[in-house]
Amino acid sequence: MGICIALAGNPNCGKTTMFNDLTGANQYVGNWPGVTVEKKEGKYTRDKDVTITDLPGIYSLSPYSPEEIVARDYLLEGGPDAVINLIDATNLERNLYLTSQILNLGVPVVIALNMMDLVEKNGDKIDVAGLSKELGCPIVPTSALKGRGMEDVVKAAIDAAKGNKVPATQMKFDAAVEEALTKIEGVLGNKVPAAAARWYAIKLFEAEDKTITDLKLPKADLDAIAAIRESIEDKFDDDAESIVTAERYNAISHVIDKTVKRTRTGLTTSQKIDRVVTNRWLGLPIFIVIMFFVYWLAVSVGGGVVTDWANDGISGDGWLYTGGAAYEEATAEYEDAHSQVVAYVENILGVDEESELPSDESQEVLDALAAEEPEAPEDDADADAVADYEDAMAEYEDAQALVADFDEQAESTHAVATMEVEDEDGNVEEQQITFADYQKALEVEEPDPSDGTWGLWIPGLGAIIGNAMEAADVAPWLQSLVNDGIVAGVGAVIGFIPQMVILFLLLGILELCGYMSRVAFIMDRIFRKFGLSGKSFIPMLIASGCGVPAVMSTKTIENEMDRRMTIMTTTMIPCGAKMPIIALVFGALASGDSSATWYVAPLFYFLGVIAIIISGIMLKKTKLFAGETTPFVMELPEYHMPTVKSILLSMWERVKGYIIKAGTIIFLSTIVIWFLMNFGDAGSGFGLLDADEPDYMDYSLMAGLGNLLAWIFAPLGFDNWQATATAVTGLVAKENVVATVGIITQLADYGEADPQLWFGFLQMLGASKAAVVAFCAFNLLCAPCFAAMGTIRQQQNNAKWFWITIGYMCGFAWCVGTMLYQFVGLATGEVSFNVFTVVAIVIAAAMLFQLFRPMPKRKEEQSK
Ligand SMILES: Nc1nc2c(ncn2[C@@H]2O[C@H](COP(=O)(O)OP(=O)(O)OP(=O)(O)O)[C@@H](O)[C@H]2O)c(=O)[nH]1
Ligand SMILES: [Mg+2]
Repeated sequence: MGICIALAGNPNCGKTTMFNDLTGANQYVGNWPGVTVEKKEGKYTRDKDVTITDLPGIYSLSPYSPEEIVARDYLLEGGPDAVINLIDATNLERNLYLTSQILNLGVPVVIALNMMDLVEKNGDKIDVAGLSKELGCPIVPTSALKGRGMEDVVKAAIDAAKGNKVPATQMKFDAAVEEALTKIEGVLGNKVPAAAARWYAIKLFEAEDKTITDLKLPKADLDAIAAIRESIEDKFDDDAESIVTAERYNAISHVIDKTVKRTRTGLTTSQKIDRVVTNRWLGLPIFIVIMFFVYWLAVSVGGGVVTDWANDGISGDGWLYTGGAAYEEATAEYEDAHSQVVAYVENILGVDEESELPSDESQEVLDALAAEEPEAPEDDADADAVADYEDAMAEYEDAQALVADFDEQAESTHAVATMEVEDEDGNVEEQQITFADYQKALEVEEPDPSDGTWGLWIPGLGAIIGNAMEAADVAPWLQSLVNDGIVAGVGAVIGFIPQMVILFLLLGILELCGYMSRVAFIMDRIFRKFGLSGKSFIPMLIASGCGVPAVMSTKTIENEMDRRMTIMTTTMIPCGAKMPIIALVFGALASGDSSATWYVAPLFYFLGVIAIIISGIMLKKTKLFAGETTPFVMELPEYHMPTVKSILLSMWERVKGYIIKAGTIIFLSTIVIWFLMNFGDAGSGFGLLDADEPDYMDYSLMAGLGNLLAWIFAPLGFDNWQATATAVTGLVAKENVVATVGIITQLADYGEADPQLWFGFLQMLGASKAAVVAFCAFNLLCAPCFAAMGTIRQQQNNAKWFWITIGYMCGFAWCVGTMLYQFVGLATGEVSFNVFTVVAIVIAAAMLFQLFRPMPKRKEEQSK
C-alpha cells in the first residue's frame, strides 16, 4: 500500500526545494515567502510507492488565509500518513509556533531541521537530540539546498507512518490551562479521534467557529465548554485565543533556552547588508540602479549582439562562419560607396525635410539604380511565365531610362555633392563627390556572404525552408504563408529569446539570493502611502517575466480588494513579450543611438510601476475598493548564494513558456494574420490578393477590420488601419505587434533591431514621434494577451470583475495614450490645438482630481 507524506512548514523554509529534490520535479522556488500557492503531488524517486505532497507555506493552522485552509484541511482530514514539518533552523522561534500546532493533530510527525548549512555558518549550536526529546518526535537535520539529509528524513517519515507513531509528549502549557483542556477532552469523550483530542480541545477552548460548526456538538456540551473557558478567561483576564498563543510562545522559549546555544554577537551578514539595501533613503535608489542595469544589459547588449545573431540564423539568410574579416571590409567598402550614391542623388533630387529620408523623387532613382534585370524564362515556359517576364522587362527598362535621365541631368549640371564623413577619431569632415566618383561608387558590388568566396556559409532556417519550397515548386501562396507568415512571425519570437535568457538569468539571481524580498519591503513603505500593499509588488515583479504566473501569484494576497486590484493592474508592467515593442519604439525615437538613449528601455519599466501606483490611488478612492489596507507581514529571509542549477531552472521555467507559446498561440495567430493580410477584395471579387501589386494590403480583410476600428485611436495620433490592426493583433499575443509591423511595412526580415523597420514603423505612424510614444504606451498598458486574460478570468473568478479589469486597462491605456499624443505633440509642434486636446485636458484634470482628493468617507464610518 502506498504511503503519503506531506511537507508542511512556514513560508520560505525550503519545502519546494526539498520536494524537487525528493521527486525530481521542477516546481518554482523563490527566496521570498508565498511562492507555492497550491498543493502539489509527486512520487518519491527512490520508492514509487511513496507520494510526497508540497503544501503552501503557512504560519499557523488558524483558518484565516486561503493557504492556511488548504493546508489545515489536508492535514486534518486524514490526507497524509505522516507529516514532514520543515523548520527554518535560523528562525526557530517563529517556526516552532506552527510545529506546536502540528504536534497536536495526532498524525505521525518528523521534523526536518532545514537550513542547517546557514546555522553552521553562523556558528550557532542546536542540541538536536534534546530538541527531539522536548518535542516528542524524530528530528533530522537537513539542507534542502545542498541535498543533505534528504534520504534520512524520508526514511524517518516512512517509519513513523508505518508504526503510526504520533508525537509522544507535547509542549505543556500553564497548569490551570492544562487542567481546563483535560476537562474539555473529558466532555468530548470519544466524539473525536483520541490522537487528535488535544487539538480539538484547544480549538474548542479558543471557541473557533470552524471547529464548532464542523463538530456539531450538542448544546449541553458547548455550554459546559463555555463555562470552562470563561473561568480561565477570568483567571488570566484575557481572551482564550490570546491565552493559548501566549502559552505556545512560553513553551517555545522554554524549549529553545534548553537546546540552542548562540555564539553569535552583533549583526549577521544578512543584517549588515540589509542596513544598506533597505535603508530608508538608499533603498529605492539602489533598487532603481539595479533595475536599470538589468534592463540595460538585456535590451542593449543581449538585444543588440545576441538577438542579431539569432535573427540572422532563424528568419534571416544565415551566418558567415569563417572569413568574416574580409567580408566585413568588403561590406564597409560597399556601404561607403552606397552612401556616396545616396548622398549624390539626394543632393540633386532632395531630401524629405521631416524624416530626413530621401525625397520621393530621390527614392525613385535609388530604387531604379537597384533594379535588376529579370531572368529570361526557359524555352518551354507557359504563357503566364512569358507574360510575367515581359512585364518585368518593361519595368526594368523604365528604370534604366530613369537612371539615364538622371545621369544626363547630373553630368550636364556638373553637380558635385558634399557628404559628411566621420573619421576614426570621430572628427567630421566634408567629402566632395563628383559625377565620376558617383559612377565609380556604382561599380562597387554588395558582397554576398553566401557565394562561397568569403568562407564557410551556414544558411538560416528561413532561407533553407524558402529554397526547399522553391525547389519543390510549392504554390506561391503557400510559400508566402510559410515565409512571410509563419517563419517571420514565429522567428521574431524565437529571435527574441536570447534577450529573455539574459533578463531572466539576472532576475533569477536577484530573486534567489533574497534581494527581491527586500524590494517588496522597500516598496511597501512607498505603496503604503498610497493605500496599496507591498504584497502587490511580488506579482508585479513576476509580471516582468510573464503576466500569467504574475496573476496567479496574487493568490497570496489575503485581502480580497487588494487582490482584485493587483490583478487589474499587475500586467501593466512590461512583460518579456513587450520588450520587442519597446526595442522598436526605442529605435524609432532614438534612431538606434543606443549610447545616447540607453535609459529609454528601463524607463518603460518605471512607466509600468507609475501606472500601477496611479491606478491604485485612483481605484482606492472609488466605491469599489474603499477600505483599510491590511498590514504587511513578511519577514526577510537570509541572503544566500543561489546554486547555478536553481538559477538555470528559474530561467528555464520562464523561457519555456515563450517557446511553448511560439509553437502554439503565435504559430496559429501568424496563420490567421497572414490570411487576414493576404485575402480580400481588390475589385475582382474576394480571394487571394496579388502580393506583387503595390498597396495590395489596403484591400485586405485586415485593412477592413483596421478601418472599422481606426476612429478609436484618432485622439492617440494613429487613425490608420495599419496601426489599429497592429494593436488588435497585440491582444492575441504581444509578440504579434512587432511581427505585424513587419508584415505591414513588408520589412519583416529585418527584426526590431533594424533601422529599416524603425523607419517603416515611424512612417506607419505618420512620422510623428508623439504618436510613437502614444502607440507604445497604449500597447503596454492595455489589456494583456489572450493567455493572461484567461488567467485573469480564472483568478477574478467572476465575469463582472473580469470585464471591469479588461475595461479599466483598455480605458486607462486609451486615456494615457491620448494625453501623451496631445501634450507631447503640442510640445514638439506636431499637433495643433484641437477637440481632442480639450478631451486630453479634461482627462488630465479628472485624473488629478481623483488622485489628490481626500479619501471619501464611507457610510459605515459616518454611522459609527
Ligand atoms: N542555505 C539554504 N537555503 C535553502 C535551503 N533550503 C531552501 N533554501 C532556499 O530557501 C529559499 C526558499 O525555498 P522554497 O523551497 O521556495 O521555500 P518554500 O518553503 O517552498 O516556500 P513557500 O512556497 O513560499 O512556502 C530558496 O531560495 C531556496 O534556495 C537550505 O537548506 N539551505
Ligand atoms: Mg514552495
